[in-house]
Amino acid sequence: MTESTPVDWELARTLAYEAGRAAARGAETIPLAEADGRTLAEPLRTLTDLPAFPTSSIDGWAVRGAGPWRPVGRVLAGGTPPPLTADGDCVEIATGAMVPEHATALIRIEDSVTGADGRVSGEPRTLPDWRLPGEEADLGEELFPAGTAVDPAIIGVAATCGYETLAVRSRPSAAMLVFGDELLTAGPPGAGRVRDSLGPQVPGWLRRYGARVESVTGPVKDTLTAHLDAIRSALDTADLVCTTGGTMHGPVDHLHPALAELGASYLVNTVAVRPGFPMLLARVPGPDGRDRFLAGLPGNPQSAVIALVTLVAPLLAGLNGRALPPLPSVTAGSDVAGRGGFTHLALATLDVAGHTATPAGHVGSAMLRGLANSHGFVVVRPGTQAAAGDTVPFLPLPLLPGERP
Ligand SMILES: Nc1nc2c(c(=O)[nH]1)N[C@H]1C(S)=C(S)[C@@H](COP(=O)(O)OP(=O)(O)OC[C@H]3O[C@@H](n4cnc5c(N)ncnc54)[C@H](O)[C@@H]3O)O[C@H]1N2
Ligand code: MOO
Repeated sequence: MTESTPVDWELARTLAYEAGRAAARGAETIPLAEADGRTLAEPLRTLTDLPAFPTSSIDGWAVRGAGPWRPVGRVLAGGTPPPLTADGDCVEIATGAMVPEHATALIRIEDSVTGADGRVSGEPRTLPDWRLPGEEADLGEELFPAGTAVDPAIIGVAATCGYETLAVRSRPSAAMLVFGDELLTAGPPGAGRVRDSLGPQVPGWLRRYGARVESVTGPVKDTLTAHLDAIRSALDTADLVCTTGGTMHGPVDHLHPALAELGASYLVNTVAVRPGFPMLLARVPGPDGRDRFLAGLPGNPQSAVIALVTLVAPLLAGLNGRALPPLPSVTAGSDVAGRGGFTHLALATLDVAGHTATPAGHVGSAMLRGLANSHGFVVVRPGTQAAAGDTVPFLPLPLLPGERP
């Protein structure tokens, strides 16, 4: 039996993050449109000034010198216009067109009058109606550093710059193993058996934390041999193996003996947090000699999710070459008890403004109802408790817009 001192919750997060950072995945180059959710492996720099040429922001006239002006042509978006050669000349110009060399002003169509002689009169606006090269960015400027999470707007900026592909971090691959002979994969619970609620749930959280989920296997039989076989085969493909259940030392808890057999070394073996305390993170040598990670999530379903947010989220942030986001501060909407020498992660809902966290109901470690109604966890550090009105750290769940409105 493996006895261990629970690691402080904040330290456990830091250890998981640093281990991930040290093993960060390499870069790959992928088409721009596929880069949403990935992480920049290199800084995103402009390839030209932005805009790359003086650009009309109106439909109207590009004029040279004093008016009235004689129209000598038309400039549409998409080409390089000839210069305006003489004072008193103008060209009709479209929004987005390159402003011809020697133009001295742009006049909006609605601010102009065309006389019987065909000449154009009008006044330019006080603020110039064209965009100058470099107004948005200079050639070679770093717009986003390596480590930036790529979202649709960043893809748009990269396209504006002229990129067709982006160098991003390879996604860490994950495999999931569900342990527990008592688990059903179909039908209602009863007669001593419960539905597996983690096999269907954990992959979604893993994807939101930036992993590529390769496989979900289980329930794996409650024997040491079955555990070893399942872990070995998961290590073939996965950078990270997540197991659920069997983290304690009951008669059919085989995870620790399996880890010993596989030559694993613990990065974190139990965490001083409630719920979720028996969670673990280990390094396990893969078949090719390269180390993999194994996260042992406790079997109680809410505890398993707490292990994800505590150990797996920071590990994946590190493997993806991202920063570990700082925890926002919120106001406790009511008292939240401490848990003695342990950190208490208390499920809570946020108000619309995201300022006040109100503890949720149905938060037993075997329950998921509270989790499914919460935005995240109020963090109550060891030896403390939170009173209504106190400022407390908040660990958000990775929810998408529209979830838990
Ligand atoms: N003597 C002690 N027993 C326990 C302690 C303790 O300190 N001393 N701690 C409890 C805590 S805290 C937790 S958390 C659990 C962790 O146990 P394991 O990780 O070994 O998990 P199991 O024993 O396999 O299962 C625990 C519980 O969770 C249910 N379960 C497991 N997997 C699933 C799943 N995929 N979907 C739904 N439910 C699942 C399982 O049926 C058990 O009810 O240990 C306590 N015991
Ligand atoms: O810590 Mo257990 O993880 O309370 O359910």
